Amino acid sequence: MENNPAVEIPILVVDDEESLRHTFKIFLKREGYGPIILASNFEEAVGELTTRSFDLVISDIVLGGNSGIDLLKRIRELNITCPVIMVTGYPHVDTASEALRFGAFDYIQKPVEKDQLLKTSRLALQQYKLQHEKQKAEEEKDHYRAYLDTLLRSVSDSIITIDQDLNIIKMNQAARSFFSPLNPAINEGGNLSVACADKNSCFFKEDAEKVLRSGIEIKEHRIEFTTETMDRKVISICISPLEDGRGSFHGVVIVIRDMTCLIESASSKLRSSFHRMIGASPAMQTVYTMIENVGKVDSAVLITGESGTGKELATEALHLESHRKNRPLVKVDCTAIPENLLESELFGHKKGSFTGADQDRMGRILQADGGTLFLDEIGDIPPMMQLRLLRFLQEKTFYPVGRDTSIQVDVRIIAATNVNLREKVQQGKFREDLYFRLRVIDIILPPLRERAGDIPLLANNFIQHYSRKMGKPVSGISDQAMTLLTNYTWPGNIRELEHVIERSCVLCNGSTIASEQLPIEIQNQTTFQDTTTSSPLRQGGELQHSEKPLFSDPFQGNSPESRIIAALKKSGGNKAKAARLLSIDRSTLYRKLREMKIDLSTFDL
Ligand SMILES: Nc1ncnc2c1ncn2[C@@H]1O[C@H](COP(=O)(O)OP(=O)(O)OP(=O)(O)O)[C@@H](O)[C@H]1O
Repeated sequence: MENNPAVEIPILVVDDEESLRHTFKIFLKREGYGPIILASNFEEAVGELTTRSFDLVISDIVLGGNSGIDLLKRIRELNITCPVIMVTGYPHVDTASEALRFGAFDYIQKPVEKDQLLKTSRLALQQYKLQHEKQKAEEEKDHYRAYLDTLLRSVSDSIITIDQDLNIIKMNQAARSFFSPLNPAINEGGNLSVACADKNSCFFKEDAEKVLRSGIEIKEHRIEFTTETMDRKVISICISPLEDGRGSFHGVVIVIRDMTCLIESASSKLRSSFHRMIGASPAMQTVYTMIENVGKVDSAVLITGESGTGKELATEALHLESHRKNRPLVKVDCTAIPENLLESELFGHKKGSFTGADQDRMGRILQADGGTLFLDEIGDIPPMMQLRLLRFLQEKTFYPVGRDTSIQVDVRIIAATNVNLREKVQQGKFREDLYFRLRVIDIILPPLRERAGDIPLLANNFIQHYSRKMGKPVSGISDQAMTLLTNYTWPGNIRELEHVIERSCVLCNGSTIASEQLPIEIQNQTTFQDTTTSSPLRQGGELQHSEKPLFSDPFQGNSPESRIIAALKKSGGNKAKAARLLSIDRSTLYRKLREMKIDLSTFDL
């Protein structure tokens, strides 16, 4: 055998005859083996064996006080695996053959012939090399298996391999943890057909069978299912044919990702505020997530909710969440603009198109180009305007009053209403086609009574705001006063709460708002309750809320009409102030004025 001189093949020769040791050394060296280490007795040999490693040991059977068998035994005790060739002369042939039983590779008889020595050495070394390589391959395999196991363990996705008969071959730790509470029969050694006899946790079985039949991978199949404990899960499944590297396919590998965690973690990111909106209740979390998602698209949005629930704040948040945030957000309170001016207000007009149009006017829609147009109180717009608005929504173009050329704009429409628009549609008071155009996406703001848990958060925020604004040292509220606020039903919602806190801050001379600084209705908890705990809708399609004044009402007992007039007189004709005195919002006041046909010019304000 040609040996590579760069590769060492260390051999230990043990013999008490010096000449023999040297002869062996010469023969072996010439053959390309080496280094050849010589030892003259048992002790020397053991010394060498414990200090370095050998590929072969050639030892005389007679070694002074010890025998070659003793050396063989010691070699095995030392866990040395290299082959040992015994050299023996008459009368020790039997002993040498016995050595084979102790694991010697072979023995050669004296007088040793060179060829015999080299041939036996070569065979021993070859076998040792093969053994060595096999062991190395085994070690590599173990190493690879451990690496793969670690890899599978570290993956949070569930991984399952099954064979063509649906036998479960292997599952990683994530798969075991995922399935053990759902269906313990889905386990290594089990069979899917048996495990899935009547379980809905086998949502992947059909897909697996499909891939087994077709050999075609299934990617990211997303499904929902409900566990026996009624938990809803959202799962993404990938199934690939399991190939053996030589082109044959003998099973599938299933990777299951539990998306529920992602959904939960997104929703578990509880927020106590979002843009200018405050609230940590689950209802508000839904609103925040909705606004975040809807902000990204350009679809029309209809925001509904009782008066004072934050429709305008939600609109601002929507605008800020959109790509339009650096463009204008134009707000139009449809009830605040007289019917005959609404068209020109929205679409603009050409100079001279009607009496008083003494110059061209850019409408609100054009002002909002590239941005957002907020149409508040949309439920109250007259039929003619409903039609014009519908055309604009359909065509994205409009004609300013008195112009016969159209203008194209890129505007996102957000409409809001505190009336039940669907009911108005049923009553024939609002166009159905416009309703559906506006309500591509709807966001419903919950009334404060449905999220009473948010009251302390809101109240404390308003206290901070108003104490700063008024320069007063009010820093909190007593437990008793907070309980009164929490138990109250808030027909005017957050606007009403804000006014209560503002008023309390005015009345508070210390650092803490106490019960007696709250309006009498809240202290007594008698007003509003009956009207607000019933259905949220009132006859005529308006969302129900009490219109009784929030504070000790200076106009109490009067007819609605005279209360409004009294409030307007008190506020010197300032409608915003009058609305505050009456604890109604400005748009409700405008609506009432219209409904009651109150002409302010006939009063001495
Ligand atoms: N979530 C909230 N966090 C803090 N303040 C709020 C919130 N919602 C509303 N407000 C406050 O309440 C008042 C009324 O809010 P907003 O005008 O947005 O309500 P609205 O639903 O549009 O009312 P309306 O229907 O009467 O026009 C505002 O002063 C606003 O700042």
